[in-house]
Amino acid sequence: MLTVPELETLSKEIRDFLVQSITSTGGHFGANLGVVELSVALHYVFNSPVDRIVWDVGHQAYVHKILTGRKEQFPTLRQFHGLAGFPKRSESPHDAFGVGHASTSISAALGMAIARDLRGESHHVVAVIGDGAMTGGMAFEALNHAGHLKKRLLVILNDNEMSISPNVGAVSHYLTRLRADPYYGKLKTEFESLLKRIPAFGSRLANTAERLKDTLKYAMVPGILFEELGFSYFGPVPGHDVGQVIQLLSQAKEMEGPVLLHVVTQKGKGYASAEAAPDKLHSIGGAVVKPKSSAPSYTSVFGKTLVDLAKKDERIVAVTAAMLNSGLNEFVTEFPDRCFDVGIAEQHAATLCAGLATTGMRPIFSVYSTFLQRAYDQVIHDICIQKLPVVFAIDRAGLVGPDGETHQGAFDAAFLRAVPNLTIMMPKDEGELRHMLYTAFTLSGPVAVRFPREDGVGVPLDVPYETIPIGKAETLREGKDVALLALGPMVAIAENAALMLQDRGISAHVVNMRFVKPIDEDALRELALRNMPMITIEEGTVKGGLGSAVLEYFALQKLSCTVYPLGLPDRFIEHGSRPELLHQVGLTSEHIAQIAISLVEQQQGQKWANRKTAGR
Ligand SMILES: Cc1ncc(C[n+]2csc(CCOP(=O)(O)OP(=O)(O)O)c2C)c(N)n1
Ligand SMILES: CC(=O)[C@@H](O)[C@H](O)COP(=O)(O)O
Ligand SMILES: [Mg+2]
Repeated sequence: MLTVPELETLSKEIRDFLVQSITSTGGHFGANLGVVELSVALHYVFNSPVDRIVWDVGHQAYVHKILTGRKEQFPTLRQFHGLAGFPKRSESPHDAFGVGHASTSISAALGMAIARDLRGESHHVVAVIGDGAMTGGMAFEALNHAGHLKKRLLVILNDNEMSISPNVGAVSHYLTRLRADPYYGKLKTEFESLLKRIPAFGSRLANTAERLKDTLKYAMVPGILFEELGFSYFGPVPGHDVGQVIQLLSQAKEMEGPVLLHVVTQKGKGYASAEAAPDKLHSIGGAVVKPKSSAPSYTSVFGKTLVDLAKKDERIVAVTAAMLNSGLNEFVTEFPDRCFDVGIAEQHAATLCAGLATTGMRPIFSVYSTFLQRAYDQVIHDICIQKLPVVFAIDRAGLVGPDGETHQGAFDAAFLRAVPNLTIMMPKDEGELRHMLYTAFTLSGPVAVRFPREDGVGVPLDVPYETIPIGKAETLREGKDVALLALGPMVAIAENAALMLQDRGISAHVVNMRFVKPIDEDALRELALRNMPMITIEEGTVKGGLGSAVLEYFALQKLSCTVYPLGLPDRFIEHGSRPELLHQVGLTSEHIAQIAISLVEQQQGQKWANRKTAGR
């Protein structure tokens, strides 16, 4: 067993390794520097994988990975076929639960604790959740249930006062008060026994004494919120003092029932610029950064456009679930009273927008595609049934790259397309994104504008807004042999494929589909009548997306034509760079050209066969 000074040395070595390694590969920086001592202490006190350690979000699990035999793989972190950026059950038995999205840890850990007790086993289950993730509704649903069941379960609240941006909300303020509290767990026990000694005589006096006890308890017992939910609260403990953390973890380990240990840490600990600006160094690019494009990112064009539109229309308000970084930093500075960071609470964010929209306001929910998955019922039940004019600005639609399967924006087009009353569009470039956002605010119902985690293509942005006709595609290139029906960033790839096909003597027709819903039925009918084989090209799951929409239309219209639906296959796409992943799934100009050639050859073969049969 290492001594505490030896564990301190180990922590220093790990921190140095993290800095050197993450600045080279890129990855989640501040959160990992903040949990070095906590992770060392956890692995010292608990016996993983027999004891289960469940990380929330999992972006802070690098130290856990290092301590469980994966240090050598760190040069491959978040790269194609390399070490995943989040805990993953298939990667190690020490990764008790796969994760990437916030606020799941207490539910998962409670499930494990229930199973342990049903099976008569005795191991420990520990959930480690950040103060940001603790703002999510799921975390409270799980606390509520755990407090009711009284299962032996340890929840560690890793409180660094930060989500990606500074943490928000009433619970966050409550934690601030707790952090300032001088009381520790043992004092609380002493205090409770003191309360028990307050005598109560006669019914009136007894009532008064009870009320007095309650008042004193609320004023003095630390962590009363968690205590009232059925947890024994310990803390706050200074989270970079490995000796103290070990001591409290060891104490908590011996307790029956649910325990919440409040650990105070600093995001970015030990790296000056990460300590000073933890939001900027939440996640960093590596030393091998891709060459800087001269075009702005879609996210930044979204942010600037929104500020511009909001200057002209004071009904516009912006809502984010803890993702100000997704284009809203400028907006919140310009319009602090019209921007609402609700914490990691996508469901609440969506219904909040619905409420705002009922009053004539024009709310926009800025959300990553993957996190919108959390709010599907709210999209349907609260927004679309009531046809409320909420704009969804869906960032990270399509493959995101290094965050991998938990974060790919693979599904939103498909799951949103199933919902009535919703318009869904995606621009071919950052200029069209401006026009689509402008158009979205002119509509009287719900509308989603999707855009990728990419730089734009470099089109001029200083042009007047245009209204995009709803449900109308844009023909970019006339052709007669094969039609390429593309969406979003796939449009440029399709145009490039058309050039390759031209070199092979094939004339490709290229359409910027613009809309997943409503799709341009007139354009489709015309193409079908021209008897051209078609390829639909989208960076989302083929099942349910644009390709499905096109095929459904032809099937229902009884129009017979050849359609090859190209998009993401029916499996989860792991981490890697966007170009590597696009290549892996066949979303490249070369592959599109190959498919087009074989479709054209098939069609010509068919025509030739038909002619022969007719001539016989
Ligand atoms: C459902 C969901 N929404 C948003 C995010 C994006 N996100 C990742 S980490 C993070 C902040 C988490 O804060 P906290 O739990 O306190 O961890 P810290 O980084 O401070 O250690 C957010 C908002 C997410 N992963 N999941
Ligand atoms: C863990 C998490 O959900 C976020 O930190 C996410 O990794 C950010 O992704 P971007 O780098 O695409 O903003
Ligand atoms: Mg935090």
